[in-house]
Amino acid sequence: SLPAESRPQALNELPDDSELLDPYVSSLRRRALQTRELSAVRSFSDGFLLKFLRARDFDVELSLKLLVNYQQWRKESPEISGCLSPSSVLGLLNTTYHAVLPQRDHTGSRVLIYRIGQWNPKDWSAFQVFRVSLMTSEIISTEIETQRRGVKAIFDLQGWTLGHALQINPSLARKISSVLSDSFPTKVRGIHLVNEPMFFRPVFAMIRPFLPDKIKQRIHMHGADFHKALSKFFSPTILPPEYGGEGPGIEEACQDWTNQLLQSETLLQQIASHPTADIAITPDESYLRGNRD
Ligand SMILES: Cc1c(C)c2c(c(C)c1O)CC[C@@](C)(CCC[C@H](C)CCC[C@H](C)CCCC(C)C)O2
Repeated sequence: SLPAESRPQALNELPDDSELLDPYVSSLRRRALQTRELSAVRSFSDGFLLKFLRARDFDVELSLKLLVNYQQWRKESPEISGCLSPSSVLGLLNTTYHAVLPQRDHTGSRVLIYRIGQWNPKDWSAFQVFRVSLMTSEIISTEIETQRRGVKAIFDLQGWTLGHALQINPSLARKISSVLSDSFPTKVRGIHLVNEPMFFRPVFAMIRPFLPDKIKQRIHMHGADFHKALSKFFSPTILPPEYGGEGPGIEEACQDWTNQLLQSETLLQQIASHPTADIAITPDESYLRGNRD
């Protein structure tokens, strides 16, 4: 195999069908099929294994660990991962709670926005809210460019109330820290909290202890005066005006992503029932194709 130093960057740039990747895919498949925790799985598609290899820069052992954790997390979180149906949370999506911005940032990362204030905790449980993030993550993690460059998330905590805080118990906090660290095949490149009130601190204090230093260092709290701070991390050309940019408005971005989610209903159903299989793209989901090849 290649020397470790030349491995990460070089291999991550190659397309899925490059034969230089074959030995890594075969080796991860062999290791996965030998692993007791994965014994219920009979086959793994190349595309599925490549997600885990790219997320761990082609270190086979680390990729295997991530794969085992991913399966384990899904098994332990049926309330979140069992029903990956966008129409089951359509009312929440229609509040313009969430968007994936149409443009990547200057490093190629996907940029996600969550507006917590749009979530009414009387109407939607934290599990349903979590499901939105999981569905988006499953969709964008099929994009090779996202596998390479990861994601950055902006959480707007304007309107965070005690009602929200009460939904986040220690068990859910653990699930949040797990997906951020080593249970989902996406590189988390940055988390930006804006408008966080003082009483968000106790909730963050439940999540933080379980995060590795690498992720802790990527979490930034910007408070109410966030425009200038955000502009140090993101080009104004991609951000919505509500976040100090010149891109499309947040409501439009939310509506567009809601439509993408709805069009991905079959893809998500496939992932929920056969996560390790190859993903067949239906004509509706052809927008993914440009990003995947
Ligand atoms: C793969 C992946 C998933 C699945 C994911 C996120 C990211 C960056 C991912 O890469 C971020 C959001 C999260 C963890 C779902 C959170 C759902 C809860 C119910 C939202 C409540 C509000 C949080 C208390 C706000 C702060 C959270 C940050 C410290 C992450 O889901």
